[in-house]
Amino acid sequence: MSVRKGLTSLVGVSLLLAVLAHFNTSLGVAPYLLVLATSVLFWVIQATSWNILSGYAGYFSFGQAAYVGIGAYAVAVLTGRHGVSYPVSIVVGGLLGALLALITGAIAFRLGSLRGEIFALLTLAVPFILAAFVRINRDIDGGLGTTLPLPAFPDWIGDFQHLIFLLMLAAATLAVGTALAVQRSRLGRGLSAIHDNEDAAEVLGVPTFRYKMIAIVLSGALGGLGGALLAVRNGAVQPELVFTLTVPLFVIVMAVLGGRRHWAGPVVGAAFVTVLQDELAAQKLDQWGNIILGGVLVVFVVAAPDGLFGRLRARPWLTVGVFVPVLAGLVLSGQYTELDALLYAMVAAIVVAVVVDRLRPVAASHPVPSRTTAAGTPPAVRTAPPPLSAPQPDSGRDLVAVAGLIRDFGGVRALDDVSLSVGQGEIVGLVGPNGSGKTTLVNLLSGALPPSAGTIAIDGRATVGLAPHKVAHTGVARTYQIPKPFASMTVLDNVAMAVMFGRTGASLPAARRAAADHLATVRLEHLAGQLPAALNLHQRQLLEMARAIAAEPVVLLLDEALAGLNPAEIDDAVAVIRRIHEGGISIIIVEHLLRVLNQLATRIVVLDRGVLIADGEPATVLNDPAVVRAYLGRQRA
Ligand SMILES: Nc1ncnc2c1ncn2[C@@H]1O[C@H](COP(=O)(O)OP(=O)(O)OP(=O)(O)O)[C@@H](O)[C@H]1O
Repeated sequence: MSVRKGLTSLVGVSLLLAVLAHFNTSLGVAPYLLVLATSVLFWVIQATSWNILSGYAGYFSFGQAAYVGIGAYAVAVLTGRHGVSYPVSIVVGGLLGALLALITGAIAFRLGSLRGEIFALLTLAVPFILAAFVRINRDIDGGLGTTLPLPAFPDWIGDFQHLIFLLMLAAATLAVGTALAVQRSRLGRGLSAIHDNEDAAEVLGVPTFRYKMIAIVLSGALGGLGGALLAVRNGAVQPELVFTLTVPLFVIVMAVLGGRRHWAGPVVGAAFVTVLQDELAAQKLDQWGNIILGGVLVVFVVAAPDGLFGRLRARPWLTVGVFVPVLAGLVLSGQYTELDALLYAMVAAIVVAVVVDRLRPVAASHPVPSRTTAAGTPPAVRTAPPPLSAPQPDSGRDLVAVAGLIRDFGGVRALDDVSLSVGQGEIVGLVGPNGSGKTTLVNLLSGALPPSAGTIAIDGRATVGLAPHKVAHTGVARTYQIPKPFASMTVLDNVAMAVMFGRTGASLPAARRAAADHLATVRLEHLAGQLPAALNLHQRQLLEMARAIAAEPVVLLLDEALAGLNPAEIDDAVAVIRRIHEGGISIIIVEHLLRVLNQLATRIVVLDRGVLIADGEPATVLNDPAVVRAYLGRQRA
């Protein structure tokens, strides 16, 4: 479904809900269900807001309470204490959430490049600091929290409960619509790549910093907006009620339970957890209620670790076919409240979907390009493009020009005054003993690390100081010694990502078509629909190469792409490297196997303890006494 169709359907559903809510009394719907629905919508906003950064990009945040709190306090202070109109203070609440997220993101992503648990801890600190700030500065809320006046609203809305329902519904529609649009956009694909492997995403051309900043700001704005509406709903604000840890804990549970990689996951999770919690509260089970809540969540998370939504979506008719009859049956029996019936119908649909999925898993339906046969089946006739005549080295044009390169790590000088150039059509073998600086040089050339001194130019453009994704756009691509595929994407989409974010850029459908050709070049087309986990090491290395050439580089850096392969696989990989070279790409290959370099390289460069000690024809270099002493001697020993 296109983004436009998705948004249209979403708005349609929201309008239907608005109409149903408006006529709830005439339809015989109990008023408390409107209150419950308003709660569900609040949590939909929060879980969806959290998911845009934390679910899509994998940056787990505990900072949701900060957005809720700042949004709520904006309304409490502006409207409650200074008489500013509600519409203005609600908008300010959203903007302050965005501003707070911007500051948090700038600190976490720019200054520290914080990831994982350190990022989570940073975000955990923010609501604590804000809550303490409010308590210390008693002028903000008068010291005891602030109450809010009842908002004025047109008569046709009905009562306050209908007003707040409509406001929450509008904000939830905005939040879910944003999450839907992000997920299906270029931004969403980039966030997904960041989730799977941020370093690989950046060197393929994804502007990771910018994308994370956009995601966190959207998250903050929506969280702040929801917090502002919470203040309107509650009519009062206190630090311990809005800056509470309950908010992030609930949104995490909701998003994880529902599923983090799809916009609908947090919606499903928020609806289920809120209804379950309300039912348990209604049963007055006291602490047992929490134990049951926790137990049910554990069971479902273990049964469907990638989220309930995926299971429900795999069999939509089964889900609806269980939910609707159970709900109708229980309501019509007259023995259950609507809340009981709703909860039991939800549980029944989920249990059936999960159990059926465990008994008969649906085969993963990954897109397969038109030129391949079914996923996993090697084509009878291989369709690799015919080899071109090998490009001849052209010493007149430097694709890589490195001068005076130095890189220090603390006290270790990994590269010491290295100067090197690579011309068009060359395959340069980069050799040297362990720790001689080969990978460091690859990291510097690809922009993954900045040099301590010296200059680098790729295809005539200076790259020192550029972000790695900009370096990629100058025409350099790399592979990793240990492959770094995007685990959640098919083999085809791994390669399509490189086309989308590469030098020329493309839409996803066009990128998938181009990716199929690149897979054919490395002869992986029969695995296009598989996930990387299904590939062996050799195939993963080939996938790395396909992804690298999909970025349309002028120079390809292969970092020990043959490590760990058996002799037959090495021969196969050598043939692929030749084919890539014949396609017009110059290559720098880091390799310990001299027999391979003898076959492939037009030139060999030797590093020893960070110093370039030889550079020339393979036969000459490999017989150079200094090289034999530094490298070959040690290898033979
Ligand atoms: N990120 C880092 N932090 C600290 N020291 C580093 C870092 N990366 C490399 N080094 C050091 O720089 C030197 C060169 O390492 P590098 O990995 O570039 O060598 P290499 O030739 O690729 O080795 P190998 O063949 O074992 O992969 C080593 O002394 C290494 O310990």
